[in-house]
Amino acid sequence: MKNIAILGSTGSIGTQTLDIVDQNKEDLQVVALAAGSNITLLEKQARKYRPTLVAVWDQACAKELKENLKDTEISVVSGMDGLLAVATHPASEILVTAIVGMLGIRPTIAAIEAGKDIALANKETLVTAGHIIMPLAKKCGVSILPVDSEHSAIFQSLQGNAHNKIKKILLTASGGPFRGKTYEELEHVTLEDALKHPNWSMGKKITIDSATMVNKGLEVMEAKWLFGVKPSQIEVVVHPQSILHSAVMYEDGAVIGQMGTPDMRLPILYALFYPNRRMLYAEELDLFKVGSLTFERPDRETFYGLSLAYDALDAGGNVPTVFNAANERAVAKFLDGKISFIEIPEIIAASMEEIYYKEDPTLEEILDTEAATYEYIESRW
Ligand SMILES: NC(=O)C1=CN([C@@H]2O[C@H](COP(=O)(O)OP(=O)(O)OC[C@H]3O[C@@H](n4cnc5c(N)ncnc54)[C@H](OP(=O)(O)O)[C@@H]3O)[C@@H](O)[C@H]2O)C=CC1
Ligand SMILES: CC(=O)[C@@H](O)[C@H](O)COP(=O)(O)O
Ligand SMILES: [Mn+2]
Repeated sequence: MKNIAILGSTGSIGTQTLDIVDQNKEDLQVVALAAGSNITLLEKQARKYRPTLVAVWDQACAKELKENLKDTEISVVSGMDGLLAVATHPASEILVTAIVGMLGIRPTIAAIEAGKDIALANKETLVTAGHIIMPLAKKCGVSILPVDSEHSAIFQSLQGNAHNKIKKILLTASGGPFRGKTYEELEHVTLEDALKHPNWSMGKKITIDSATMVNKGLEVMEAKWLFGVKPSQIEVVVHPQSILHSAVMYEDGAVIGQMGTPDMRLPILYALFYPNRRMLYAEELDLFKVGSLTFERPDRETFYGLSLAYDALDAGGNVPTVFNAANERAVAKFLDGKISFIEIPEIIAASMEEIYYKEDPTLEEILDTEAATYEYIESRW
């Protein structure tokens, strides 16, 4: 039996993780869950999976849930202390990080320090604090197991092959709902259009990131930290069918990739049971139905958020944090109807110009950079 804790259990990755628990009842036990404010679903999950601890970010919601669960033995906590308690729950062996944004940094670090393996979906944490998290995981002897579909595909493609023989990583991208559009056409797209991802059903923030292709930029940075490759070794390949989830090209020219239906439950299952493979009860890939797989170069001029990510990686220091924080705030504003779609990369670019540079930032300096970026954006947009 493996004990798991989940940060973000009510979201897209969180609920799919619980589906994997349902499919593996004899081998997985949920010991702690955390969510933001959706206490209706969290209460249902708590009653079904019987964790000993649940956390709700919002204090008033936590109070209400505590009252609702008073007929049980389940403890209810709130705020950052709540997330930290879930992340470090004494009985858990692996933490699934399925919350959105760099809010995940502190709980992820705390879990690593407490010796928990990490099934990492929360890419923003590695983008901003990869230089802290990867060495810390090594020091603490814990594994960082990728959940992001492309990184899971790369991880699977690396099994049994020497990492120093990698020529390059072929990081696939769907191209999002606006693939093929001109910049002028992007000026008029709506929130509703941007939320229509062609292949994946995901939370709102990552769906917008896919539409701007900032998601692919974040994934380039994530790949750098997970696989120790140089940015120049990571090539983004637009593959509109989302069947090849990414591949590794080795020095001898062999390209080894992982294919499958667009279903996040496979990477979640692989991370939870690594190095073993388990049965997944899901639709099987039918190559005859897919028919053909196509590949294109990304349009890095129209979707220049992707180019900004490479610039942020080249600049190093706290610049990836500025990139990420600016994107988080810009996407929140776009979701609130306060800015247009094309203002998202504009805000990222302006923030990268404006915010001070800090080499090798500590955790505190990363959080200060986030605050400075937010302050700048609020003063202008
Ligand atoms: N969805 C996908 O297919 C993929 C997602 N990812 C990454 O995984 C992460 C999660 O994405 P996704 O599942 O789509 O996101 P969702 O928006 O669907 O879910 C977010 C989860 O985080 C919770 N949450 C939000 N704010 C807080 C908070 N302050 N404290 C505690 N919990 C909070 C939400 O709770 P509540 O419901 O109460 O708001 C919800 O459970 C992201 O980093 C994303 O980039 C990576 C690859 C694929
Ligand atoms: C499912 C997953 O891993 C997402 O990150 C997905 O890749 C987003 O699609 P894009 O390729 O359009 O960014
Ligand atoms: Mn992905």
